[in-house]
Amino acid sequence: MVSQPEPAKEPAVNSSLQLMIMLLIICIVLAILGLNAWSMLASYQRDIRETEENATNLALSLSRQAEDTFLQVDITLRDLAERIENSSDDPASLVPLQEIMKTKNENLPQVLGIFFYGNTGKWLATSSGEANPTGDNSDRAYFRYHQTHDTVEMHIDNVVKSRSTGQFIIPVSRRINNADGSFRGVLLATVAVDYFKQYYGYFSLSQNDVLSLLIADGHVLYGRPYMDRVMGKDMSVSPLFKRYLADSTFGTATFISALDGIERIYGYARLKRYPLVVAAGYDKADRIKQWRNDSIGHAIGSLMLIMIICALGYVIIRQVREGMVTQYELVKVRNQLMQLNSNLEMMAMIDGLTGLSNRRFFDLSLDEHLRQAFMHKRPLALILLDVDYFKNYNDRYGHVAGDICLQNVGDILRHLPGRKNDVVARYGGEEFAIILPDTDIHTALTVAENIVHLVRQRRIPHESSQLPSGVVTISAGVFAAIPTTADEDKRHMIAHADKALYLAKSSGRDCAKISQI
Ligand SMILES: Nc1nc2c(ncn2[C@@H]2O[C@H](COP(=O)(O)OP(=O)(O)OP(=O)(O)O)[C@@H](O)[C@H]2O)c(=O)[nH]1
Repeated sequence: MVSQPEPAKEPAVNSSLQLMIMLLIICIVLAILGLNAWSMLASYQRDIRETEENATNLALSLSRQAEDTFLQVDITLRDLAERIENSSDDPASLVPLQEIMKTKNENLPQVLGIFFYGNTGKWLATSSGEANPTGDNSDRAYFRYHQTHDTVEMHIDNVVKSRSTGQFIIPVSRRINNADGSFRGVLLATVAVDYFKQYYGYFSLSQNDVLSLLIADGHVLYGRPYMDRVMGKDMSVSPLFKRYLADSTFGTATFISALDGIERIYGYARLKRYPLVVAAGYDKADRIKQWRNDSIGHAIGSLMLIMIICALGYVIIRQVREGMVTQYELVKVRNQLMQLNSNLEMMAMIDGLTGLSNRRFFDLSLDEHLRQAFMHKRPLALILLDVDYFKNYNDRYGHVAGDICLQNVGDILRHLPGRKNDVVARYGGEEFAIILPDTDIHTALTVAENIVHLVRQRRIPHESSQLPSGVVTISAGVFAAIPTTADEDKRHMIAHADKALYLAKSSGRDCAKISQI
């Protein structure tokens, strides 16, 4: 069957591609942000860890230095104490001792002076050789300590101002006993606070970083940089003493200093031999600032990358959108052309005067129906119709009226109660043709006779007709057959129908006749 072309559907603008590109860009941006955040967090944790390690290492190194410093003093005092305890109470015996004290003092840069006080606090011998005859050190804390404590181990006391030099000193002392173990006096070495000040000054630290040397009971011997504020201060309430030193001899801890309210990352170490503690604290905010400064370049780079990706994404989405709009326009134009083409094809298939299918459509349809009938072994019928005495009609009423007459006949044929697959066409001039698929000769004859009857019934006046009715009539030739070959000759079928039409004409017109094979 010849079918009319269907109009193409308009394609919907497909936005899923844009959505996918946008999703891809969002994923990339999120991945960059995530990686960046992860890398910044990792570098922050690494920096903090490194600071903790540095603080611990520094504290351990300072504890080693303090240990060595006091060990030298300890050995010296032990040696001198032995000498004193082996000497008599005779003041003359102290003269060579003073010489030895002097020599030993010269070999100890951290020691300002060495002193021997009697059991009343009186000055008996000094490394400088100038014993103050009226001097009395019995009020000093270290003196009172030894008075009341039997131990002969070295004692380190709180920082005091030296009575001989006016400098801040760390008193390092030993108890001297008589042969019977009673208190004979105190041997003292004054360690210069400046010695530690100088040594701790070698380290390059930022403004709020601290280094401290403390007695294990929490009293500060030296603290950089707040020497005046912290010297001698009791820091035993600090988390360092309360919590951390209670659990370990060295390590790291982060807490807010009770002294200045600054949070620091501390490294701490307790000395092995002496009741001393060293702490090194790095200002945490300063380290975070350094980390931020290091990370900012990285963050700016990532931000620029994100901006470039977004810009590229925008350009791609725009191009895709433009491409799709162009494609949409092209499809639209194509559809319009197809519609136009379809209309033209329709026009090429329709007879302009009657609105019925034209001869071209009839030919194509007959070919198709013959193929179908052969395939299904079903009969196919053809009716040819011809207006009787139409030349006379034209002559009598004119060609315009003749056209109207043909339109009226066409109208009758168009409104026949036929089937969907029936083809009614204007065959040419005043001739019409009807293809009836799956129809035998008898049924086709009945259809033809009905048409003849309908035209007559319309009672279109035809005074020039040779028939007595005086109205327009038609004659019909009918043929039907089951095609025997795939290419059943179309002309053979038309010839038979035409023969039947001739028979109808010659039989007096206004009737339908069949042609038998
Ligand atoms: N008005 C009009 N006349 C047409 C048209 N096509 C063919 N004709 C005329 O139809 C007439 C056909 O005449 P004939 O073939 O002699 O047949 P007839 O006069 O109908 O006689 P029979 O067929 O023997 O009954 C001719 O005069 C054609 O000019 C058309 O489209 N319009």
